[in-house]
Amino acid sequence: MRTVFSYLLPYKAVAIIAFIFMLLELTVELVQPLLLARIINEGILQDDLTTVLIWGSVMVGLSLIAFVSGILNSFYAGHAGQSTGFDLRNAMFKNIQRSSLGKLQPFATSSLMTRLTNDITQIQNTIFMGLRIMARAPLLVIGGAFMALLINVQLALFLFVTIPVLVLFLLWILKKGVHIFGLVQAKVDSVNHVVRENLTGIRLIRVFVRKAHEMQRFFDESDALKKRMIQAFRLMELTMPVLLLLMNGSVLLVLWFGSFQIADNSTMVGDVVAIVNYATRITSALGVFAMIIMVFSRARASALRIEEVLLEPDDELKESENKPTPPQLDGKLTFEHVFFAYEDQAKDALKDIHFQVESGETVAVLGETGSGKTSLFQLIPKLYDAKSGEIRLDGVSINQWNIQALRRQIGYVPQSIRLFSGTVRENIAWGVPDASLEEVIYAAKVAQIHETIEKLPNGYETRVGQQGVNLSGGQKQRMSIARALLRKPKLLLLDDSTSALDTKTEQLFLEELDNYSCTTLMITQKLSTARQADRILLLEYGEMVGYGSHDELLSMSPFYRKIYQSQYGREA
Ligand SMILES: Nc1ncnc2c1ncn2[C@@H]1O[C@H](COP(=O)(O)OP(=O)(O)OP(=O)(O)O)[C@@H](O)[C@H]1O
Repeated sequence: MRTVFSYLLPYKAVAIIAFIFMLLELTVELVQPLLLARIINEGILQDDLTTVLIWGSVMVGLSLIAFVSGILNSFYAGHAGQSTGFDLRNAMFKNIQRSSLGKLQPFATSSLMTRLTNDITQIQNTIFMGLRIMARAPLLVIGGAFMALLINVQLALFLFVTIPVLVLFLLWILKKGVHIFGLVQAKVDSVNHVVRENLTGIRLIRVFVRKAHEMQRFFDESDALKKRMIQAFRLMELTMPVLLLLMNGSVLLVLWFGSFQIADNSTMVGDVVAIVNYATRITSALGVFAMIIMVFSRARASALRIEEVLLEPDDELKESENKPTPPQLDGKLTFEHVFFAYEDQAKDALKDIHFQVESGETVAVLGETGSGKTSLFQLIPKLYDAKSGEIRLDGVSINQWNIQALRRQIGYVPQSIRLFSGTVRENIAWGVPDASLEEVIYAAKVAQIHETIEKLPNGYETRVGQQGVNLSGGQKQRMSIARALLRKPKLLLLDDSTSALDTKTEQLFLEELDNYSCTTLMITQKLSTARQADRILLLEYGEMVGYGSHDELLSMSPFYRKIYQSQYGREA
């Protein structure tokens, strides 16, 4: 909680101004019953119209002040809440961007999205409510009780007995509320998770005719959220009747004893009316508590969830910022007995990987699905860190360099292609925003996508992604390759990036790539592609089971021969 609310500190001055206006509004509210007593006792009961008019005008004047104070309080409270939320959201987003994939692994994407939006909104609302009514309610209770005491000690005692009971009851509600609202937020996550999966996989769902199943899944999650919300609201709904019951009981007692005191002239009607007035105001203030508790419980649950993501960036990443920038690399890559395991997995995804790629060479990485090909690629730009062993570029461990600078010299085309909303040109130049059109076109030509782009309605200025044209899987792949090539990488990593290209286009691309002076590692399932590489790296169950040219492997590796036979037939 503390970490989240420390983000309010820069807006201390705004919060204090909001608080002062709230105090002004509260003071007027506390003084009003006193004035009412005066109007009754000194004006109405004495038939003195002038006194009624004077104090009546004062009451109206004070009400106006309270009205203006209320508006100004809302204005400043809103400003403090929104600004704090804005800073929190930015900090969270920055931390997510700076965290290693390993650290983010425990969080589902949908959960991160809920935390960035819904949870932040809860905090914004809490700060607003806090400065608007949260502090006002307890102050009104204390102030109201104190003023009642000033008017008539004996009658005020009835309130003093009731208030502590009510406060204890509300604390119990608070404890339960924090727990239940924590569960509500977790359910919001689950619903978002299903929605996200369904929206991203909408085509698959239709093709596999899984609509009914997915609707049921959504219904179940949504129903579970509804039930949790109902449970939470039931708890809150319990508060008001209990409050009213106890407070009305004490008002009845005030009126009953008050009538005796009026009869024996030990008090005046106006005083009894004022105390009843304070009792009603205290009840409504305590009623506001119920709402506050709801907001606070949700905010507490949200704050905990936000704090989980306000992770300190990895020490290694932080350290890397002070490390030197690598010089222009030649692209010689060495893996020295590298072991790697995902954070939450006991089993190693890569075991004792040991090989070297000379600068400018092309190596094809071959292996069954799940054999660790992508994992191996992800270690090179340090998306994940090796458990042991060393990865070197030009003979220097990649850990020696500033990560950002190192990544700038690596071109990475991931397995799942992602285009961003924007034009074709912006998408290709995404990693080099100031690239000239000529450079973009050259990269597109090497990636064999230039002609396709030229045929688009606005050529390189055609919008893709949301509200733009749809591209085929192969076109997206080639755009993605062009994007990586534009950075003129010294090391190019292609994760199954030619899978959707037809043989002719793939061939043209590989020929163009030959003229490109960079070391290339390409994951491929096609032997026809792999055999054109200088060497082939064979992976099986995370282990390296072969490394050599096509001919070498054919004569030495039974595993390679098996793949060869399965793709080219027994005769071959
Ligand atoms: N983020 C992750 N967290 C935990 N385990 C993972 C993660 N990604 C992959 N794995 C596991 O690590 C192993 C290697 O996966 P990897 O993605 O590297 O295989 P791959 O050879 O690239 O497979 P494919 O050809 O299907 O893409 C698999 O057993 C996989 O289940």
